[in-house]
Amino acid sequence: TRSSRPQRMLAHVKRHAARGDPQSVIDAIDYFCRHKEWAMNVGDEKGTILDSVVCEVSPGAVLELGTYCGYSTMRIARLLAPGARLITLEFNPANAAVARQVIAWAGLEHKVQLVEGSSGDLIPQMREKFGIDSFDLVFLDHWKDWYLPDTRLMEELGLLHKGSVLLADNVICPGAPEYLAYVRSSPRYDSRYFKSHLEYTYVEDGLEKSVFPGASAGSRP
Ligand SMILES: O=C(NC/C=C/[C@H]1O[C@@H](Sc2ccncc2)[C@H](O)[C@@H]1O)c1cc([N+](=O)[O-])cc(O)c1O
Ligand SMILES: [Mg+2]
Repeated sequence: TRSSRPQRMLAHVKRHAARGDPQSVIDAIDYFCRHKEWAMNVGDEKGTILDSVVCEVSPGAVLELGTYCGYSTMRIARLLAPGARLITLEFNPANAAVARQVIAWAGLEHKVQLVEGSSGDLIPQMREKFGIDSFDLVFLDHWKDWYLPDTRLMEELGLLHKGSVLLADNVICPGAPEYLAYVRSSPRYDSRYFKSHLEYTYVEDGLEKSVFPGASAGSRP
């Protein structure tokens, strides 16, 4: 049967990127998406904003919702300090299979734990299964209408601490209006929009960075 776009992307990486060189894998994917086939990676422009937030937070524990082909997984993992960990959740086994190979080609598999399944099922297992107490940074890039319910779930499970940062892709295109309204209106978050463009296009999109000031915030009368 015909190959999938993620499989063609992986083939391009294996042909053009150097093993163990994350930047060359990132560049190869950006080239493929800009000049051959568009795909929904966060991309190079928004990727630079993602990089700057990762460096600012210098997280010990990161959660990524929506691995897809592992592009943003690599962007985050390549910047992590020794011992820091990134857990990334992917629902689609075919996407997960491609992402594992992309991450391995970049030589970043020792920093990344890719877990197959849905965020709704896996987030409640973070403590018992992965020994995670809370996340310093969460990158939301999965189904857009899941951003809000998953954020509420992380709040309720105490997986966010004072200063935890949520970074959400696509808050303009395709859009996550309920999530945006929540983080921008809730006294629980200090939220800021980083205006950019939809990956590999001139369409507006951006990332929303929301800092969780602590469970007590917003509950005061
Ligand atoms: O739809 C978009 N992203 C949804 C991403 C979904 C990815 O995450 C899981 S879903 C899942 C993973 C984990 N847990 C539950 C569900 C899917 O298998 C896919 O790998 C999107 C669309 C556009 N666009 O322009 O149309 C641009 C973007 O940047 C996007 O991110
Ligand atoms: Mg996205």
